[in-house]
Amino acid sequence: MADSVNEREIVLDILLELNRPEAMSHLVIGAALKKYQYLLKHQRSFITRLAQGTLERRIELDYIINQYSKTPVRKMKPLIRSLLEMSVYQLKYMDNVPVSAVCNEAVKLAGKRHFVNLKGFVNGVLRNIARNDCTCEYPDQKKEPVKYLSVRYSMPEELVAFFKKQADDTTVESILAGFYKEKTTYIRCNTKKLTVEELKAHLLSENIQAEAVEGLPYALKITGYDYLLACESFQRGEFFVQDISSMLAGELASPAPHDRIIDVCAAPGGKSMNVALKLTDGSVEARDLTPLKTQLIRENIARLGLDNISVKEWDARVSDTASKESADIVLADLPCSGLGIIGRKPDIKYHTDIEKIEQLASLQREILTVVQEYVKPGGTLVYSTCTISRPENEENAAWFEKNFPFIREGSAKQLLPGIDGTDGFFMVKFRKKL
Ligand SMILES: C[S@@+](CC[C@H](N)C(=O)[O-])C[C@H]1O[C@@H](n2cnc3c(N)ncnc32)[C@H](O)[C@@H]1O
Repeated sequence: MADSVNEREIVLDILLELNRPEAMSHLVIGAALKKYQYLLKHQRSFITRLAQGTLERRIELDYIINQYSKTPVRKMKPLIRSLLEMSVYQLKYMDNVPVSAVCNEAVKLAGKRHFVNLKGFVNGVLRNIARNDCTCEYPDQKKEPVKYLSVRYSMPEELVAFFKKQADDTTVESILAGFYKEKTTYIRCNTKKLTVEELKAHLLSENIQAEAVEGLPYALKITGYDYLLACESFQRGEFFVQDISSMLAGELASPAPHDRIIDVCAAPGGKSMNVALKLTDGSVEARDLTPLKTQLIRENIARLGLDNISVKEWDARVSDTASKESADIVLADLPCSGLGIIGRKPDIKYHTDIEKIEQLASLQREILTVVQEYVKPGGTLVYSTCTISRPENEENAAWFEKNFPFIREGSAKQLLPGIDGTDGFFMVKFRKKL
């Protein structure tokens, strides 16, 4: 069965699906991998790498294609454009794929998908690009620095300019390059079920290598897995996937064993589960907006077998009078622009603009205004986002401190991809005055 499947056609369909503005790359690619679970590991890796890579390099790939095609990419049929993009990605970034295979397969796919009349065009453009080793004239770094970075790192110019307003040029380039660094998978051991050493042994028996993480005794860095969701240790609820940055938010919250915690935007439940594992007889109330989201939390809690988390569907913008001054800790890991996780979810960069960032910053203020009331006097609120954006991060933190009876504990932390070796993440802790 695995032999009759055309991996490139699967990628083409993924890319076409990702043309829908609301489509999210991790969900679309995840759904395809689930559907084609029976494929061999190398076929699945090829699909993931080609789909993810084409999406993340789209601006550069279009820039190259435009220099070799009489028809600009914006005037092409979506299928032909995606087909050329994924083919140029293979030519430029996948060393072990022969040029002939790239061109022949693209031509075959154009025909199969009813563009017989464009087979010659596809062949001509690709052979020409291949003959020239994918070289092209890039924008001048000195004369057009924003455009240069935009093409070099496939980041929309508006976002490059936004990053450049917040950091010096070297830092901006490190962040942009950081999005392309190989992604590391970290997991959080379900220490209520087993020890980290036991988990390591279970993983090894499934051919998954695990290494300790300095400073986080419950965390492991894992490699060598294929489809994690199908692993027995995963299905037995022995761990969940969580980036180091999110684990650090749990460290910052540092709950006492008996604390009552409210996580106001909790789905899929990562931070709730991390802190719940630190409690003895304390508890976590994990809230989110919709039944779909709360269901995700419930599934994760059930898989891990945690009995100290309750789940509630609640709009964080609406005041819950019964919860006033009831929590030792409020976790406010709020909806944000997600610019820190572009490396994992490249669609974010194509769907974000300054207006959206400003709207999110004001939504965060609206939520913070409501949920700060739930903190007991002397209790704490941890505000976090997975973004790199002053309006959502530092500016909101300063605004919060100015407007509510809280004092900042320690300084805020902005983790940066390419510099801190984690996703981009912001966290700050406030203590409510007595
Ligand atoms: C950054 S994610 C939370 C991630 C989660 N804390 C974790 O570690 O797994 C933000 C969440 O906020 C939720 N959300 C958005 N608007 C909300 C609202 N008005 N009330 C409650 N939750 C909301 C989203 O559904 C999303 O699940």
